[in-house]
Amino acid sequence: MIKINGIAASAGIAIARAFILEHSEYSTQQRAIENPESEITRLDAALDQSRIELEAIKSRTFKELGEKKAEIFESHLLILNDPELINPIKDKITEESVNAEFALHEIASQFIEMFENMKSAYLQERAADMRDVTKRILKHLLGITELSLTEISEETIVIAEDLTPSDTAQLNRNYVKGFATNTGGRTSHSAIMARSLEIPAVVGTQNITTQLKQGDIVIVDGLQGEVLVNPTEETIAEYRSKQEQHNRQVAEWKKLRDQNTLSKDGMHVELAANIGTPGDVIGVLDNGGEGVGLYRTEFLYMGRDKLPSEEVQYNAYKAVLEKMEGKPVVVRTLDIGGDKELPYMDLPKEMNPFLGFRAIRLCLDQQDIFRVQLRALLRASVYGNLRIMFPMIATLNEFREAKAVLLDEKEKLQAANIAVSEDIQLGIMVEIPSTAVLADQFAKEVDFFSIGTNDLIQYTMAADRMNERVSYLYQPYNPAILRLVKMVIDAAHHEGRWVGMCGEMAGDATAIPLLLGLGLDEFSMSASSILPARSQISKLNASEMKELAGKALNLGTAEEVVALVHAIQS
Ligand SMILES: C=C(OP(=O)(O)O)C(=O)O
Ligand SMILES: [Mg+2]
Repeated sequence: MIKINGIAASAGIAIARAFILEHSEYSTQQRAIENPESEITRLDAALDQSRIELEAIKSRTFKELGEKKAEIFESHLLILNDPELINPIKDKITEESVNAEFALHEIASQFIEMFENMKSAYLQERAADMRDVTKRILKHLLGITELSLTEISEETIVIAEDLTPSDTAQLNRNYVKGFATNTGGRTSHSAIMARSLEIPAVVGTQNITTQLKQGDIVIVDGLQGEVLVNPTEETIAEYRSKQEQHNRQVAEWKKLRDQNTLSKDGMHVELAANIGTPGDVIGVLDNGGEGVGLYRTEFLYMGRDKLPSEEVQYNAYKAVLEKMEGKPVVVRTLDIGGDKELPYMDLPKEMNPFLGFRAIRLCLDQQDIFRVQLRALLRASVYGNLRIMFPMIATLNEFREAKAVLLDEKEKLQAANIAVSEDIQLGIMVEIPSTAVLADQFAKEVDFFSIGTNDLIQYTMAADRMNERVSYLYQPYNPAILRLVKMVIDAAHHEGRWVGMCGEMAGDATAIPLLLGLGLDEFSMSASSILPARSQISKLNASEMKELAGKALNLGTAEEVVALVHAIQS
């Protein structure tokens, strides 16, 4: 048996024989042709065949997965019918007497490169769509008939370099039990589709296609991100029982997707998701998220060679707000620094970057950068329920100053007759101990708090969150942390404000009973933790958890707190 590690892209366990999907060679070599007209007829025929095929995939996707998922094929059809793409291909064939495959490849590559260079998430997707459509047309031009995924008629695990959106849409759920690919990440198209099809998947294994043979028995463990090839009977039995257990749980969680999050005794809390890009919203909705509790905007600034323009930012914020359809969206302003560097800003190296010139400190100093983001946010605010949150606030004056900059930009926009929502809540991250301790004063001025335990723990315990050697000190359940959390919640509630938590602790099954007991209003976590958390909360009595939290606050060590929580769970 061999074990291959990858990225857990879609939860669940699948056991079946491997079907290695091999894509044919798509040659686009230049050839001189004598009759451009017949070449154009050949191109038109390939376009017609592609159109028929796409219409069929679109209507099947619509039936099986709904309108939203079918939209991708609508955009493929738009590309296919776009004169801005097709006319230059035909011109090239006529003017240069070249074959259709070559002309198609040349022109499409120019568009793909252009989209890729624009770097916005939306246009990146357009590049992937363009690649997919080009390949489809080429397939017809070259008369390639690949063994189609739709023809699979026995239970299989599809193994591939990668799966395009149309590959994924063709997977027949009755037979394709899971898939594993060489490339891709949790947010790649294939991973997103796998989650909505609810097919267990592991992506990004790098070389799985070379590690097994057609027909090998494979276990895809989409919970751990592992693939086992030719396992023993014993291992298969072990995984069958894990599979049953998982399936039972999923069925239970599923029922909660469109429900409110209520404790056993009827207390409501909100379960929201942390996101990094507009593309992550699909996962939030699929998992019954009641809002976005933290949109980390840093990702918009990373992976590029200059600051994102106001327009790029506006489009991203607007997309998230629109997709969330009026549910609250907490957008955190730029939190750069610490472990998140921006190479193009060329900031001096620091001895202690986590204690240095970062986040709101940088934004208040380099206001031109901050103001661009605030303008983009304010302009986008009319498209949904926007809440703005400042990171790394250490003093009340920082909050006041940041708020003043925001109000200044708002006034300027309104003076220029640009619509801005009047209902934007303004809050702060509580991730620095000074702010937690002074929460009663902050609570008089902010609309909400969101506790960033990832940093709050490192600053309270003086233990670098990135340093393995001091990780034993990184203790979410330490009563010192619980007391800080309590101070923040009590101070907020005293002033009628709400408190969320967007650090990892909010989705932690051991912490959830305590946080419920301490009175946390909103829990923001990775989307895939939402349904398990909702299920857990539905089995807890908030009044009992209050008692539990009270006891935990008076214990001396993190270990004692864990033992206390586990005692009620067993
Ligand atoms: C959510 C937090 O922010 P980040 O992990 O982005 O620092 C936190 O500090 O808890
Ligand atoms: Mg933080």
